[in-house]
Amino acid sequence: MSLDMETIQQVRAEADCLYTKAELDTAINRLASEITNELADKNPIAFCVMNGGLIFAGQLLPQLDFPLEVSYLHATRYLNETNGGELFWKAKPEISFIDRDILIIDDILDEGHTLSAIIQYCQHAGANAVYTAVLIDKDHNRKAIPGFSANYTGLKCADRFIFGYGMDYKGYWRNAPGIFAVKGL
Ligand SMILES: O=P(O)(O)OC[C@H]1O[C@H](OP(=O)(O)OP(=O)(O)O)[C@H](O)[C@@H]1O
Ligand code: HPA
Repeated sequence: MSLDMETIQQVRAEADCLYTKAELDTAINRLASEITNELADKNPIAFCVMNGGLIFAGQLLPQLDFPLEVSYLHATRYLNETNGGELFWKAKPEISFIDRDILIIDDILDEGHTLSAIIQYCQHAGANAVYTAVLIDKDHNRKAIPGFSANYTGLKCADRFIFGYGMDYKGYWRNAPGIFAVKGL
């Protein structure tokens, strides 16, 4: 379905703001301290999970002032829709994981299929340890693994479809300067 720009503007205008930019900045600063405390001497590789992890990784990484390498991977299962399907790897990592500590950076832990598949991938590829950081963890009981959570979680949110700070509504509003819930979803 192609969306007209009027609808896209309307979704933004009618959305509920769940977190402001200031609240997100504070959460990211806290995560940066926690991650620095635990990983500063581990020479990790930080992976941004494209596309959603882009904004969070972009704000977090400059606050991790210790030796690390940066790379990316792209695994997707929502394909511009509001319900997830099969996980599709658009770009697998090319860097060696053998005996390395890995930090996975993503925008949201929703049902957790994406993050758990990425963790498994890293473990099978020989990582020494895999750490995960997400900006938002959605509160519901549909997690792929009951009780699954990231090592570092910025904020929790209600069980609604959200956009902003990397997360899209049908491909749009990843650039929205806060986290917003779509009206009616
Ligand atoms: O916990 P889950 O239910 O698996 O969902 C979380 C994943 O969904 C989104 O990615 P998406 O598939 O939309 O890909 P994109 O980032 O390229 O838009 C998001 O960026 C996470 O990676
Ligand atoms: N919004 C945007 N992308 C997502 C969501 C969401 O609520 N859940 C998983 N990917």
